Amino acid sequence: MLEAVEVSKKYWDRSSGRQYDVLQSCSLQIAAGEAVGMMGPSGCGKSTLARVLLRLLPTDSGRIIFQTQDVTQLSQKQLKPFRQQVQFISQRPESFFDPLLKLGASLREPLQIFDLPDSSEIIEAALATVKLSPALLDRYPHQVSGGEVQRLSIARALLLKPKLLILDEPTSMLDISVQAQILQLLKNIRRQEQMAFLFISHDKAVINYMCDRQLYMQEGRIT
Ligand SMILES: Nc1ncnc2c1ncn2[C@@H]1O[C@H](COP(=O)(O)OP(=O)(O)OP(=O)(O)O)[C@@H](O)[C@H]1O
Repeated sequence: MLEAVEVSKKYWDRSSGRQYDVLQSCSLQIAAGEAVGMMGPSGCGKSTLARVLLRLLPTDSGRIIFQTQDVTQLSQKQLKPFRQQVQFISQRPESFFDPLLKLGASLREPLQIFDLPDSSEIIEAALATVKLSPALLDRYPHQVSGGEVQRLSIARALLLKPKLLILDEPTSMLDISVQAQILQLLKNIRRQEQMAFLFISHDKAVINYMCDRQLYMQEGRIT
């Protein structure tokens, strides 16, 4: 379903004025419906790899293949089907929501962008999946809790019927009891929707609970 072939990336180090390797020949494969965990120490490049796989950051070399199509160099217009089918759940879900828009309007936005059916029933069904009340639709992002905003970002992703979720430490900002609820929710959704996951976490117990297999990253390499 998603394959990275020898993906490499450098960042500029402003203090030394030099480039340094953040991803070095990273290759991985995620099959349809499979949950793959990605672990590794802080700063080893996991979030960068997630953003490169999502085509949010360009690669320096290597290829990203989604469902047999090479998406590495596709234009934003050509990427539209990919943008619908591969969704991102971040450790900072509030960044998905415009602080000036009510949450209902923010949830509708992607449906309009992707020309998908948009109705109150569809939005309320997505909210029910993540166990949230429709009353939240009338609020602004600062008027909900951290756990609720993460549930809303999951609902936002689910509305697009993705085939793959890339989750970057999705519960690291939440307290333990809310973490457990969100993990359980994600596990149930994955089973129901038969989605694939790339699940990034530094927590081995979380990866063991959520994933079929795990990869390890160290200093920009998948080992
Ligand atoms: N835009 C950027 N420009 C330059 N360096 C960056 C940039 N983003 C991240 N880095 C650096 O690249 C390295 C990898 O960062 P990245 O966020 O991918 O690691 P990570 O494994 O996800 O870390 P964590 O587990 O702490 O989130 C780090 O040294 C980080 O400081």
